[in-house]
Amino acid sequence: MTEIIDGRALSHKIRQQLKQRTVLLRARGIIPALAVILVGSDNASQIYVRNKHRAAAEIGLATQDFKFPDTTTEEELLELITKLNVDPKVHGILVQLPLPPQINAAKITAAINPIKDVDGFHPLNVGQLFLNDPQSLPCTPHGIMRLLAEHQINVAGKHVVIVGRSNIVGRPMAALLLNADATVTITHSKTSNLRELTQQADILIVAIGRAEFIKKADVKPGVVVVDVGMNRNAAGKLVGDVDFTEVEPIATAITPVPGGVGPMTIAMLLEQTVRFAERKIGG
Ligand SMILES: NC(=O)C1=CN([C@@H]2O[C@H](COP(=O)(O)OP(=O)(O)OC[C@H]3O[C@@H](n4cnc5c(N)ncnc54)[C@H](OP(=O)(O)O)[C@@H]3O)[C@@H](O)[C@H]2O)C=CC1
Ligand SMILES: Nc1nc(=O)c2c([nH]1)NC[C@@H]1CN(c3ccc(C(=O)N[C@@H](CCC(=O)O)C(=O)O)cc3)C=[N+]21
Repeated sequence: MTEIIDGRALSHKIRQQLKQRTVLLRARGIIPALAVILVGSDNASQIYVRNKHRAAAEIGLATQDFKFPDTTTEEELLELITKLNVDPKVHGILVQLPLPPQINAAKITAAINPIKDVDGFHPLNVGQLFLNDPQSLPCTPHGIMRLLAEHQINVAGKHVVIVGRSNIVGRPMAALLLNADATVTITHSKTSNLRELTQQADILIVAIGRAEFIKKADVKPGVVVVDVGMNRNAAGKLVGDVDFTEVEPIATAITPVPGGVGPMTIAMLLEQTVRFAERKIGG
């Protein structure tokens, strides 16, 4: 029987633990707070913003929302970030990606105070992650590592193939796995022999944003599949980058969409914000 890796269940468990930590913080007069900056109307970002607000409120974490239109300038965003960087009431800052084309995302990311960078996207945090000394962990890859650990899926010595090399998922995922002693192959849209590589994976992690792209013939029987994709299919249904119906029967374990990686991203974001708030009291 294929194991369905339940991200909702683990996310729920983690959020229960976080609730207790926020109670302790509040007793010391600290309200853990996350600032979220959303520019424009990206679909996946909207799902993310909606879900994380609900989850934050439940655990007693405060959120401040800053919504900007598509036409916003880089200067306007930088001005807000500069304020939030020094606001003692704000422990975490997150700028939703993607940003509109007139805004240089790398410049915005680099402007965030690294000690408040809950996404782990600042170049300093990226560098420390790659040097195996992480100070801020990127939420989606971190959530995937926790899911695998919870399900006793050991990555050490395994061949993990990642499809996608984005700064949000693919690249930091590779770094975390390498830090955990996996053998990592990173593939992308220019990879010439993609299927040949995915078929070799003991663990396959897919983050490309193409609805049901990975088929049965792309994987070896017994594979563990992690599906990061968040797409709408022709019928408007939320589906992953993996054709679940085809692949699930031959996998040892697989994450569903929804209910797999998505809820874990949110749990890791909340956990990191709480950790940053605790740092202020040396806890
Ligand atoms: N569940 C969650 O928590 C999260 C879900 N997501 C979802 O995951 C998906 C990926 O997101 P993100 O990483 O930001 O995406 P990006 O669009 O930033 O990157 C996509 C990556 O996939 C590669 N790619 C695209 N098409 C192919 C192909 N046909 N074959 C091989 N590689 C391909 C691209 O290659 P190249 O570099 O060559 O262009 C690129 O590296 C999206 O559906 C997004 O909504 C994202 C973040 C969190
Ligand atoms: N700076 C930044 N950091 C991000 O981590 C980031 C981002 N920008 N931009 C957009 C992507 C996308 N993303 C999601 C996270 C959770 C769900 C999520 O909760 N998914 C639920 C969906 C449930 C539903 O609403 O049906 C699930 O999979 O079960 C979705 C998408 C984070 N991203």
